[in-house]
Amino acid sequence: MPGPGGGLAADDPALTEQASYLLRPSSHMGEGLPSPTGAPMPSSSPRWAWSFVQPHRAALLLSFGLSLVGVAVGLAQPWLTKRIVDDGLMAGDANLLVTLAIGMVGVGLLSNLLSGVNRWVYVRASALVLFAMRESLYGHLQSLPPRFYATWSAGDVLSRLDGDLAEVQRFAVDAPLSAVNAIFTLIGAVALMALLDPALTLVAFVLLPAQILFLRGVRPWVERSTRAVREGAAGVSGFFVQRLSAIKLIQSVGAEAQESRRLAGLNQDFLTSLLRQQMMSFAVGGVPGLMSSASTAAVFLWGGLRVIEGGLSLGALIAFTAYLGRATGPAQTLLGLVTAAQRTRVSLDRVTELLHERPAVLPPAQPIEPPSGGGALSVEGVVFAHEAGSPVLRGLSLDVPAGAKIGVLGPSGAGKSTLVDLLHRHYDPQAGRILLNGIDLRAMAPAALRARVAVLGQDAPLLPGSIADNLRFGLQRVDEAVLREAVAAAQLSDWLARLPRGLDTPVGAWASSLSGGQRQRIALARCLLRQPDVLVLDEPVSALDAESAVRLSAEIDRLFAGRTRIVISHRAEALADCAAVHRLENGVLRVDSSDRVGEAA
Ligand SMILES: Nc1ncnc2c1ncn2[C@@H]1O[C@H](COP(=O)(O)OP(=O)(O)OP(=O)(O)O)[C@@H](O)[C@H]1O
Repeated sequence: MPGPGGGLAADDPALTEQASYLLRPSSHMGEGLPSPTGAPMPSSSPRWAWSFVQPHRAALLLSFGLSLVGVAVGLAQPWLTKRIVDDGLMAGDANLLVTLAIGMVGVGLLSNLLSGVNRWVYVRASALVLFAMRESLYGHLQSLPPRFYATWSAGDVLSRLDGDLAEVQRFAVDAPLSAVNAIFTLIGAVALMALLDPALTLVAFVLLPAQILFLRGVRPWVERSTRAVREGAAGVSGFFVQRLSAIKLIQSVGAEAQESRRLAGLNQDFLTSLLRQQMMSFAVGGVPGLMSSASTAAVFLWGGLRVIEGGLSLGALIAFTAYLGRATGPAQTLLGLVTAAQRTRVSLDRVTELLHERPAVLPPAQPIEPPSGGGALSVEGVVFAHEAGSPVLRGLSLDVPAGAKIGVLGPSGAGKSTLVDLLHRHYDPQAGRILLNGIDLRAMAPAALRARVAVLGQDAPLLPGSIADNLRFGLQRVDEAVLREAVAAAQLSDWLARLPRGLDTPVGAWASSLSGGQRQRIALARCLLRQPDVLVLDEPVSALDAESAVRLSAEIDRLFAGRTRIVISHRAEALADCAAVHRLENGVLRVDSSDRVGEAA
């Protein structure tokens, strides 16, 4: 194990490898896409999508095989009709009529059975593909730094994670199957039509090129109107995500009516684009329908004349028109797939933009387990800029012996939260290094580091679930006795005793039913359960009244006595009992002599 100061050096090959990864421009980041298996990443977004379909190839091939059998069975039905009319009815063969009628029922039953099995196989494989894509994207989102969450809107991320991903999955799973299915049905139907009457087949398809040209011509309009509907839907869901999390602000500034009007405006825009898209689909769908009717009429006219002349049997004409009906659908499916591909491209681009967001830190290839016990921290010449050219920290150094309590004082915007993010390895320093017990933080797995260094911040985030769930959050197993001990230490016992469901009391989605003090105490108990070596206190009592703040600070000191504590504040009074206070100014720390602490506010 490296001794003090002997952790991973900045020129260590493992770090150089990480640094070069992190410095690569995001536009070249194909191979950085998260893969479902953790294997080497595919270099393009269609390949990324395909990599989730591949593990389900067998199920999808089975579904494909069942579809083909379904197509064959479906195509057999008009042929049976022909035989019923020509060989049964017209020939007056009652026995054959009965046999063929029974055959028709059998074919119908088989077709239903196959499509039931097919639906189960297909829905399961399709859902598993979607879940794997979502899990991979969510895993990627969890690796992104605070900077990402500060710049992206939650509604936008949600609409990409939900609607766009589903669109990509639908196409990736559906398109190959639908295309092959349509091609086989089309080829089968046309071949059987040609077998029945080649000349009539030419009559039937004389209008097909016109249909293809029409659908190609209107495609850009269809795509534009579909995109407008998707963006409109994303706008409305984004509105709800943003507004519901800021409902208190809306109420406190009396903006309810204004917000309702804003929603009505968004709804109106959405309705306009929805109506436009629906009318467009209706018109686009109607024209080929008219052309199909014209083709069918031509077939009846021409074929009917041939039946009257005796050149074609009535059964053959009936079977022919049934095949014509079956060929029209697949032809339109194939044309529709081209439009769907373009719609999917839009969604895939939106998902890829999320995938191209880079994690700010990478776990080392061979992480060093941080030794437990003792929490000596050493910050050595750390430089960090959120934006190139304007560093927030400019060579900051700090030594905190194990078990010491030190304060960091600095005005708003000085870089205190940035320092906390570096201590928790949400970012890595751009120069310099931070050592815990002599080991560079970059040599440790972030999760292992965060188990040793806990942060108690200004806001105490809680998740929906019970109070106990929130206390145990992120920990594998916590004994009931240990949980109750932490609750008692954080002085939550009296309050919990008054709640009818105690620790099982559900915390509302935004935990607004809890006071700031109760939330902070829950967060404190959560820290206690983790037993960290270092506790970083980033203004944890700033939301409390003076008396509660003093009480909670005293409790923290009692509970974490002997552990390393770094108290961060812009108020000098909050740091009065620290062994040393460092003032953060112009991106560096200077020791603030204890007699100046009182003036700092
Ligand atoms: N994601 C970011 N992108 C760009 N600049 C950022 C980002 N986060 C913080 N900054 C900037 O870095 C500087 C330091 O911010 P930081 O939040 O660390 O200050 P602070 O001392 O914690 O302030 P406060 O006491 O108000 O929380 C500020 O100028 C801030 O605008």
